[in-house]
Amino acid sequence: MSAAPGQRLREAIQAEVPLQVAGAIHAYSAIMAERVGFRSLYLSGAGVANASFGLPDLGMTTLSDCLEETRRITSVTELPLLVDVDTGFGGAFQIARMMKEMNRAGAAGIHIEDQISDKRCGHRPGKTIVKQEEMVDRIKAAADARMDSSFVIMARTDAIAVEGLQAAIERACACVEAGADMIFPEAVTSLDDYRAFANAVQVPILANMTEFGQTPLFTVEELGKAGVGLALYPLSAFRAMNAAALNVYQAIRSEGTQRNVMDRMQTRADLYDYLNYYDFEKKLDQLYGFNKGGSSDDG
Ligand SMILES: C[C@](O)(C(=O)O)[C@H](CC(=O)O)C(=O)O
Ligand SMILES: [Mg+2]
Repeated sequence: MSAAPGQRLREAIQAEVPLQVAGAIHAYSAIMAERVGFRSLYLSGAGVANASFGLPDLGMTTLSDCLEETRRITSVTELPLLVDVDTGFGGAFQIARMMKEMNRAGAAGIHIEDQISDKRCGHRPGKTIVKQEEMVDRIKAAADARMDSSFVIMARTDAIAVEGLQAAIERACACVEAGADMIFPEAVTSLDDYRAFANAVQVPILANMTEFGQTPLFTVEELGKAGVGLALYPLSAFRAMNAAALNVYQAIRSEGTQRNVMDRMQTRADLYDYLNYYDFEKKLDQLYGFNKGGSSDDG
């Protein structure tokens, strides 16, 4: 039997420095990311809200919404999955429920942040954070509810933009004290600031390489030298899919055909390859015989 998902995430962090964590907004993306060679995956809270519900990333999704996507991804890949659970979806008992359900759903770990429940994207202005004690309570509640000791609790702090670097580092240290295994400093603006976090907390830290935000797009080499343990690309593929999809919709609508945008599309053969479609079809033939329903002429 393979190791617990949390253990696999911890091993991946040892094996690859910094560990590249690929955002997969749904199960099929997870399959492609795995095939490309990533060793770990991420389910973005913004991704669940935007892609699955057509909603902005403003704390409008629930634990159930995230669990459903988590289960879909963990059912198609063995790669460890880190899940964004926003602010934990409630108080201590709700955080405990979240921990248990995420463990059951096959997640390797979660990150929980210190914004108020009316949260915003970490790269937007106007964020409000809870007091340090309240954030520490969230981490305590999560640690207390842990079902598997390897399950990763990552504390995200949005405090840099609100209270400054030193206060954010202090918070991060308090979270580690309370049981956080890793730290996600949000909206960091320089490699020196990552270095300062890494030196202070002495646990793996995650760098969020989300595009069009506050953080420059540092390379893995740069991040590695700054002491970063995980490099996250939460929505990169999603943004690319959206641009391609929009382009295709516009072309079909304006040109009356998709002929000029075929090069933007994954072919049927590639799609089926990633899905192992042919193996499934072969199985069907073995079970029930080829063309059991009659000739294709029957419709
Ligand atoms: C990482 C993040 O929390 C997410 O939900 O993916 C977002 C990403 C983004 O909006 O670009 C965040 O950084 O708040
Ligand atoms: Mg998020």
